[in-house]
Amino acid sequence: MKCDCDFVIRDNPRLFAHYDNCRLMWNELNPGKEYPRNNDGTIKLLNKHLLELNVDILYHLGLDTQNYDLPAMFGDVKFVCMGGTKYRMRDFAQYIAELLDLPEKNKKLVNLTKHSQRYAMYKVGPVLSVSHGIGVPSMTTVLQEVIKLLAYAKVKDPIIFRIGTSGGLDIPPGSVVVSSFGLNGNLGKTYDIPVLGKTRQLPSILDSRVCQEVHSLSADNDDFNTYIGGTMGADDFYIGQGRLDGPFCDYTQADKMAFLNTLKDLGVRNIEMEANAFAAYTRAAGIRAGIICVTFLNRLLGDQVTPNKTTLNEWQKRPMIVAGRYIAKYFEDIKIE
Ligand SMILES: O=P(O)(O)O[C@H]1O[C@H](CO)[C@@H](O)[C@H]1O
Ligand SMILES: O=c1cc[nH]c(=O)[nH]1
Repeated sequence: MKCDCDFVIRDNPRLFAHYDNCRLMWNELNPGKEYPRNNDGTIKLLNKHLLELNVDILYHLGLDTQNYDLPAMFGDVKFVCMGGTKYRMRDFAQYIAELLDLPEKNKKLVNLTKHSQRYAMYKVGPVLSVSHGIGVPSMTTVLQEVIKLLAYAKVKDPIIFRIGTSGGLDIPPGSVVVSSFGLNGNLGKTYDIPVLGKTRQLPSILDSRVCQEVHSLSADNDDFNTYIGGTMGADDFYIGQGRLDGPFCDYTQADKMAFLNTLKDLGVRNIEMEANAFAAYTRAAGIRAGIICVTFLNRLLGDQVTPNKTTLNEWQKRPMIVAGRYIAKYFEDIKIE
């Protein structure tokens, strides 16, 4: 499909010649639905009720539109990276500050959400690093406030990554998976959310171009393999992921294996707890997004996470390295243009 959206010209023409959230593809996939972006690439919040607010309080971020100059604080953001823990996201911010040689590399990083005490958010140059906790409700709560923050700050054409951990399917532990789609626990490529007593199904589609570009940056001398594949976002770590080692379990090992093999046949490479909702909400906001997770175990061989802390900490850095490469390349290419 030929893309005629403005972003082709405005964004990096070499690396990002076309992407799935362009206006043309949006219109095709969402007939009659307003495109959630303005012509200058800023985010259009499709909620007219917000116009009635004198001040919008981003409660979990500890920020608001009255007491903070959000465009001054965040207007230069290009990438948002999210992941489960506060420590990982602080380490990631530090890593990016060093990788991009930013002034923040020599400063103590400040948690910008400290007033709310729920999450952690660090800003290093054009990169925001935000923790989202475990599971869909925790992740979507902060993601929605981040989307509003990006809109209020007038950020143009942002890209959001989730960098996380997961259980792999038939790939060696320590591998990295770049998600091509999100799958829910009922094997549908949607995030299903009850709204006013009725379940809505939001498509869990990720930007295929971001996915392929991230994957293309895997290096021959990496000591891990990087795969592309679907990612199941389960609503639970134990029975929700077909484990046999939770406090409840009324199915057999054979049932579990049949389920995991079905996932494999559907092209799923890993299981975590946010992918389908993350894909659905970034998609609904018209924001390009990608998910990059390391696998801590091969679920076809077991359920317990057995590597020691040092190994797990080392492996957790792999999605940071992969996302960091993409971010660094983006800014290198911008300089050359
Ligand atoms: O490592 P994070 O990013 O938290 O991701 C994975 O780890 C948590 C479960 O241990 C879930 O949130 C799952 O999605
Ligand atoms: O198996 C795993 C490992 C990490 N995180 C998950 O959600 N599942």
